[in-house]
Amino acid sequence: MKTDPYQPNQGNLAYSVGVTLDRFIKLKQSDFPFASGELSQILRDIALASKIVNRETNRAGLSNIGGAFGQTNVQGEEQQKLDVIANIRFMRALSKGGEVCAIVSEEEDCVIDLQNNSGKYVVAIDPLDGSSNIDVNISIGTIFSIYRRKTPVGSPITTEDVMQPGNQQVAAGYVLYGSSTMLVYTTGFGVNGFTYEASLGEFFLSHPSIKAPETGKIYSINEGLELEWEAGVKSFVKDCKEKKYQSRYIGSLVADFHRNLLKGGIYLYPATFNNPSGKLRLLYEANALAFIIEQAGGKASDGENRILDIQPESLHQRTPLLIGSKHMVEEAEELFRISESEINTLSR
Ligand SMILES: O=P(O)(O)OC[C@H]1O[C@](O)(COP(=O)(O)O)[C@@H](O)[C@@H]1O
Ligand SMILES: [Mg+2]
Ligand SMILES: [Mg+2]
Repeated sequence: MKTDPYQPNQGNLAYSVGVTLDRFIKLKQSDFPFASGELSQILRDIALASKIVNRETNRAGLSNIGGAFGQTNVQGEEQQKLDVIANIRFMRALSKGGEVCAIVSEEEDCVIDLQNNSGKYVVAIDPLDGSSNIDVNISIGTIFSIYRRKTPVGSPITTEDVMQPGNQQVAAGYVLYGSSTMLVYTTGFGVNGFTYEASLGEFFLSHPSIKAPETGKIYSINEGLELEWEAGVKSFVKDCKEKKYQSRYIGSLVADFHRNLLKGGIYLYPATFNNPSGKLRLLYEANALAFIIEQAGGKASDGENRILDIQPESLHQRTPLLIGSKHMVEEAEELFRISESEINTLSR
């Protein structure tokens, strides 16, 4: 019998390339004996909203949706029009179905309580990631995390429902609006990638069971911040240069993450003297990508702690992020530790 390289589990229809996202979600629902279809519906809603955002992104240069919106978000960042449009599109899609009771968004100061106490799920979302690249036609993305609420259905949502550590995620993913548009997600049973076929309006399975290479030769970090780096970061980047690794930095987290996930590599946005918590947000950037990289065999930490075990304390809290191939993240953590202890020894 001829083996099909793209069908790792012979006979498992779900994994055959070309299966639509819709069908894949339906087939994979059997992973959850008590599934009632609500999580599947949220994934479909996110896919639908991402198709609309994809359309807006593709024609951003033609219509007047490029450029700044003229307001700043809670982080003091200037919002781009597409940040706001994407936020509206995902809010609408997630509030329509009735499965979601609360949303945390980068573009919203507070938790959006959908006043839908029958909703079982909480969604945290970065509607448009890589905003600084929107107007210059460089890949951008969307990042999402899905949690089951902690308080009983029917009761009002509380902080407990929203401030859950990443290890409580039931699903997470991202959409990459690049040379092709892809949706990559996990529900805790591996990572799968789907490519959008705009003429058919469908996502098709193109990257089944993604595994991150255990090591790689790519490092991604904003070297413009070198003067603000701690000793450990400096020694890690020096080590990468001595090993003649390739420096690749797009400035869109989703795009840098996706490349390193497929090719092997590490993305670092460490603490700096001016930003001791780094730049990236725990609830709607780091947690989702950490769930995916771990499901693909990689690793994610803040230099010391596993990202997924960090207990959130505020909605828009930031965290240093080291994420990618397992061995590369471990090497970076080791160098951070050594530098830290050397500094402590010297300061005694
Ligand atoms: O310009 P910097 O400091 O390198 O930061 C780039 C990082 O900031 C981000 O743009 C932050 O995300 P948003 O665009 O969603 O605010 C990441 O996508 C990217 O990796
Ligand atoms: Mg972002
Ligand atoms: Mg954003």
